[in-house]
Amino acid sequence: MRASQKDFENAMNQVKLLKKDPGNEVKLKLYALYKQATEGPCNMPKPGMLDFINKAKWDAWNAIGSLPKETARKNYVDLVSSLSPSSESSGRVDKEPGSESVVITSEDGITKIMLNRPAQKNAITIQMYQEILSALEATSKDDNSVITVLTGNGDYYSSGNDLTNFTNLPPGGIEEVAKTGSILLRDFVDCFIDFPKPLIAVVNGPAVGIAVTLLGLFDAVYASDRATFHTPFTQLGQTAEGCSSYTFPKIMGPAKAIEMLIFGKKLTAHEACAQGLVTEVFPDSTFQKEVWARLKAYAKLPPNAMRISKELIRHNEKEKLHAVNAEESTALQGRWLSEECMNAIINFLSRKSKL
Ligand SMILES: CCCCC/C=C/C(=O)SCCNC(=O)CCNC(=O)[C@H](O)C(C)(C)COP(=O)(O)OP(=O)(O)OC[C@H]1O[C@@H](n2cnc3c(N)ncnc32)[C@H](O)[C@@H]1OP(=O)(O)O
Repeated sequence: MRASQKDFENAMNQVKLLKKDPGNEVKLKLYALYKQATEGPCNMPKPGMLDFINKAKWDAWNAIGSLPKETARKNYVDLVSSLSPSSESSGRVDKEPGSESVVITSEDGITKIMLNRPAQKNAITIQMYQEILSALEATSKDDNSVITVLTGNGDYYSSGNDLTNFTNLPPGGIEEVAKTGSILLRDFVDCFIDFPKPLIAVVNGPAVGIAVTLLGLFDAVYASDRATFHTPFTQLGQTAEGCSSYTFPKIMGPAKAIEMLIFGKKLTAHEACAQGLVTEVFPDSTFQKEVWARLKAYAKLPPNAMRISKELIRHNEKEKLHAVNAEESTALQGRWLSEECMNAIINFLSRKSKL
């Protein structure tokens, strides 16, 4: 059946009423179909490499080729109707629990920092880095907090850095984004290096990028057998961070570290445990129950003894780790300006590639 001009206009109004963000992929499809329906095949000059958002839009429109205006109009109406408020309320679209992207709770001497963007696989935004950093600083000074846990809500632990972090260009352009990103990364990782109390990762599902590399700075890593560990830095035109260029070879030996950090080999939870990156793996069905029971028991141990032992174990390495962090952050600043990295981010945003 054809879609009339009236149907098309109604659909355009319905888009504005959507309660839930339909996500970048759908928004690009809507944009492309709208342009095709109103203007026909893509007739704009291709935007430059650094113009991420317009380039992704151009790619989406151009990909439609010579689809007739009529068909584009119908496809637009059908797509909007599949996203309409009635389908949202019928339960077809999952609603995210909570609205905060980082949820911090304290109970029984345990401070829990939970990444809470399950629909985005807990990808870490700039604001989330800042919130985690502030939470670590606060809990390090809180006498009631004995151990600190980082975990994720939903099926992922974290898909790492949010790849849209670098797409909103300020007046200083991509150079400014790379510079501020590098400073943020350095401050963020420094905070993990200096954290004085037991720091535990409860890895509830797959982990990617910085969510994996930081594990080398934790005191214990408990993983569900559903978790995987993936550092696809080369595929992203990027380089290792989180001190992993030092901690990973130390933990698992250079040969295994290189497979992960240079070639992007993804490890299962059991493989990561065998390599020494993970402390213990639990069946997913009993993961939360077993891990939290254990953490509650650990949080009853004498806090000062634990803190002093951690200092004894870690202090010889601190200076080295800070130097490594500084080097890695500088290297990444350069990488973020490279064509290899920009292409990888554009490909992800236009969904030509997935890990
Ligand atoms: C300033 C400090 C910088 C520190 C440097 C850190 C570097 C890193 O961490 S590098 C690693 C970066 N991460 C990635 O490259 C992962 C990219 N994501 C994926 O490849 C996939 O999304 C997946 C394998 C993690 C999951 O695939 P799938 O199960 O098929 O789910 P979707 O792809 O449909 O994802 C759902 C939804 O979430 C969005 N999303 C997931 N991960 C990210 C991310 N890292 N950045 C931005 N957005 C992400 C994804 O786009 C989907 O969104 P919608 O399309 O809007 O629904």
